[in-house]
Amino acid sequence: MASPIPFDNSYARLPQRFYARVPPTPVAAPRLLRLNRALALELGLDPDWLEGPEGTAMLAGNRVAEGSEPIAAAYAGHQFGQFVPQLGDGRAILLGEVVDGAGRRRDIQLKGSGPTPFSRRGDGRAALGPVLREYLVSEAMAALGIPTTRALAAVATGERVVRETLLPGAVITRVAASHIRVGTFQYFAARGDAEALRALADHVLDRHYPDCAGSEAPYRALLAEVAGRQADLVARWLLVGFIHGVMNTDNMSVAGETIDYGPCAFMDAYDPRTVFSSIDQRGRYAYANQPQIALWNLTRLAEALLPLLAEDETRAVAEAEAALAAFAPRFEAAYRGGLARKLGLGEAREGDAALAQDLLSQMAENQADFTLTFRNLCAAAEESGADEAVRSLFVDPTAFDRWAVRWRERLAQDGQDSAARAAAMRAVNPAFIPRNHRVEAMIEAAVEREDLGPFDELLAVLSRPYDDQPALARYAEAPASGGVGYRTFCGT
Ligand SMILES: Nc1ncnc2c1ncn2[C@@H]1O[C@H](COP(=O)(O)OP(=O)(O)OP(=O)(O)O)[C@@H](O)[C@H]1O
Repeated sequence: MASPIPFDNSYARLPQRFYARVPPTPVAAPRLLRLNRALALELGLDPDWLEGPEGTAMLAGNRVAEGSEPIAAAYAGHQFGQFVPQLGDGRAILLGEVVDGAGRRRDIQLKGSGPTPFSRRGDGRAALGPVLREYLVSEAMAALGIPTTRALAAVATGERVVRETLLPGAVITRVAASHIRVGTFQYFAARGDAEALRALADHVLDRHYPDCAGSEAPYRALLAEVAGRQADLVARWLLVGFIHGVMNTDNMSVAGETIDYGPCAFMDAYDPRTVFSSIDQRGRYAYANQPQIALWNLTRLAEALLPLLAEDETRAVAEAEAALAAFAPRFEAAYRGGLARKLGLGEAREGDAALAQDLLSQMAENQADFTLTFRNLCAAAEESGADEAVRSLFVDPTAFDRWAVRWRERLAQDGQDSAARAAAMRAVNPAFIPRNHRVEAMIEAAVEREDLGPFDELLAVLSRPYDDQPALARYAEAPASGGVGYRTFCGT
């Protein structure tokens, strides 16, 4: 089939043991549900072609477009702390890479496109609900300015998948800087395949970290930079109340993007111990644990890279430790700096971290909604008459009042124009996040009634998260329950 997609596949240069060549399995009755036209254009693809019969056939996995060399990648991973030597793309197939308008190389991958040699007992398929959730939440994250995989399309398969019940099936087309994970390195390290490790590290240096490639110790620089990007990423998650839910090493991209939107969720009422995933019974991946888990995962990456860091093992460990030391300061700077911006504080001063921490402590004690507290603080920074919208979020509103006195004293030290400050705060404190109750209602409408209206409306609101959208203000509201007790199930 002729295709206007200029595939340019760099992985084809990697040895065959990195992947299995496998085409997607055709589906019974493909129907394009949604195409992300803006993303298609960003990638230099023709959205009209993608929406047409040939494009839809490709996005469903029913036809392999010219230039596409479909593969399923091998990887391993620590899942909830336990090492699994072989995972791999069990229901995802990489169609190929394209170079976008900005010169960045991007993967185009189908998820839910049929079995592969890595499927183990799985069917290789995805259900419509999780596909729409991944589409919506990943696009919301992108609009929030957080590095993430993107969603190019969702296609209904016309087939049912067997989960607890029979559910409509779908395929999502995911776009990523790459799909190389910490677990990809672990796969080869576990097999003692130093040659493959080096080829993979060189590939990642070339693709994602060209600045490190020229350094004196490129693999150490690579590890430090992966750690730095991960530190930035997790700080940004915390600053919007995002809980990834399943931070296994196979779900950590070495490119620093958020990947795998299975059991993720956004916090409503602030509580750092929040866990949403029903499979995370010990709270390993709770909101506040995410930085330390990221570092734990990076330590597993460091272990995998040891043979490349130095011949002598003691020296290799010292090199790894030196590289991992990049994580903590980078995280602290990103998180503290981000909190200061959320509070409208100017140049850092002593006491800023304590001021921010005290607000968070009061929010936790008073079950204040995370997103609304910070958003409503923007107006309060402009005029104290707007305090009511913040204080009313606290079980004990006087807890906010006491804190606000200290906050205003601190703001006065900056001497910044209050309208400019409020505008700057609105640019970092979103009004709209994908609220769990809205996401669930959207999925229910799509699955039970084939109604994608709520999906479209929610996606439109979330594409402008920092703008006040008065007509759609209901999407900013917290659920009546405060979100307590909400549980997600692993995306299937
Ligand atoms: N229905 C399925 N059929 C086959 N393999 C599956 C299925 N569901 C999950 N897997 C595999 O189980 C492993 C863990 O699944 P997990 O839910 O973390 O990943 P995923 O959502 O399928 O993919 P990704 O991490 O690429 O977003 C992966 O190797 C995945 O390919």
